[in-house]
Amino acid sequence: MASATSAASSLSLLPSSRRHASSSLRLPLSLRLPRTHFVQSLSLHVAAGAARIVSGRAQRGSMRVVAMAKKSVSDLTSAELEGKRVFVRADLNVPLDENQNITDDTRIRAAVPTIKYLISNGAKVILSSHLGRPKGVTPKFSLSPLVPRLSELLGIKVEKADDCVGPEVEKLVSALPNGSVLLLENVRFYKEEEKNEPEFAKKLASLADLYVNDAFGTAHRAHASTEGVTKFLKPSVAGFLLQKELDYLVGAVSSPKRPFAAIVGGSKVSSKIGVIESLLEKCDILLLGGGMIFTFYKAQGLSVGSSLVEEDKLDLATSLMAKAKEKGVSLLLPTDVVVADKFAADAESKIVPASAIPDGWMGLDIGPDSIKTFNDALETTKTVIWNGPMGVFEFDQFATGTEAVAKKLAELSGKGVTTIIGGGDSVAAVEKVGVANVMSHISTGGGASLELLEGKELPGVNALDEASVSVALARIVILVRDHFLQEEKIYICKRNYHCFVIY
Ligand SMILES: Nc1ncnc2c1ncn2[C@@H]1O[C@H](COP(=O)(O)OP(=O)(O)OP(=O)(O)O)[C@@H](O)[C@H]1O
Ligand SMILES: O=C(O)[C@H](O)COP(=O)(O)O
Repeated sequence: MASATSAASSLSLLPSSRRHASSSLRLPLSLRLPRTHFVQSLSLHVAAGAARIVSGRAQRGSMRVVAMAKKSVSDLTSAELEGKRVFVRADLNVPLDENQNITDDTRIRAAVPTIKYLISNGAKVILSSHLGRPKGVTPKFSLSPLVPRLSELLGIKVEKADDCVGPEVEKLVSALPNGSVLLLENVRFYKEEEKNEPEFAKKLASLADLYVNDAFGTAHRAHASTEGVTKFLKPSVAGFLLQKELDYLVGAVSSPKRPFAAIVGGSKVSSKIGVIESLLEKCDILLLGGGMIFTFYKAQGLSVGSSLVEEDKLDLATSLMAKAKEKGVSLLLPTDVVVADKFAADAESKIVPASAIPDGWMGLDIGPDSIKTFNDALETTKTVIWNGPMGVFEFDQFATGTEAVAKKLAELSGKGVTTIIGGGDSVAAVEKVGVANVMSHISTGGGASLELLEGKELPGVNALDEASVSVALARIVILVRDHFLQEEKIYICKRNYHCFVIY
């Protein structure tokens, strides 16, 4: 926690441009709106051509976020919803077992607040989703198995159509009473969905009066039900889940409470290049784990035994380390690793320094010293984002590092640190440890959250209506205010952590 004194003294360590930004740009008191207002209404969405806001670290010229407030379902009044047919695109792409039982209902639960809000305001909800990647009509990808759980969570009987367009569906829609829900069949049973064919989008849109996109997990796809329909339905607005995902993954990351740490793991550096490069522009501390660390070790001339290495990414690893140095980001690599004699759950294992991986052994987890150093570094933070496991957590004996991170983030969440988890495997690890409910935000999007963190635009978001100028301005004022309040509190912790020789 930064005391006033430590904040003041550490401010002197800041580059002059940042000191200037911190001390001379103060918002008038009249613009200091309550934080609760910020939390409730801030919805920042990456959108081309929108207002540019200098965010995060003011000294970084390139560190600008293009942000725009999108119209939200909460901007619609009862009068605008009562009796209206609302096309809701959700991402109900949940895992099913061989008996068609739902094995994880997170995405269904996440879709509930928007649907409840709409039905409680008298709307008729036409609910659409994909499931899997079917090629044509495929019974095992039907949305029928979702109906009982949806009905249970919503507290009403959800009707189900056998198709998603056509006369039978139109008949069902016209019979809907106010406050009801009709679930359409898997929209990907039509190839036109993924091709975003305008005629198909028009058919979907013809079922409804207005559009709500709550499918964050599919917002990186420009499909007929996520992007095409917006050309035919007005208004087209964001649902609560989509809004929350954007608030955390764009809002909290582009204007974080600092110090801001990013933890990136997973198997390969090649699949996380975009995320690492983007986070290097924003974070104060970057912790790396998982299979990718061995490419970094090798790039520094260390022996890595038979660990996973991407030989063609050695130069990239070197340039990422150089970039971290140039940006003043503390890049921490594990100092010790758990090595195994084979890639198997029952492998023989031992802990060795990262600089002494024996020939024939492969690193499958981070070691206890690294866990301690990572925990100490995380202790200083106010915002943490985590993507990718620290080791092969599918094997119990190599799950310790990943579980330690999950537990540490749970502990920090309890102390008011903003903790954001993205990526299927890290979310699975958090759930395995049983701490998912204490994190600030668990993303329902795999590919979508990665693309957002890489700074890419999401077509499903771009297509939505923009918030009115007054709402957008209020949100921008609050963001700027929040940014400068954070800048005032910045203190440098990262110089205290040199977990591994990077500089
Ligand atoms: N040291 C290691 N060697 C080999 N594989 C590893 C190592 N550490 C982690 N992994 C593997 O990395 C995989 C997860 O990587 P990935 O990049 O896909 O993570 P993610 O982004 O959280 O998940 P998703 O891709 O599902 O969103 C896991 O299967 C894990 O076993
Ligand atoms: O599970 C997901 O990531 C989303 O539902 C998107 O699915 P897709 O990768 O098949 O488009």
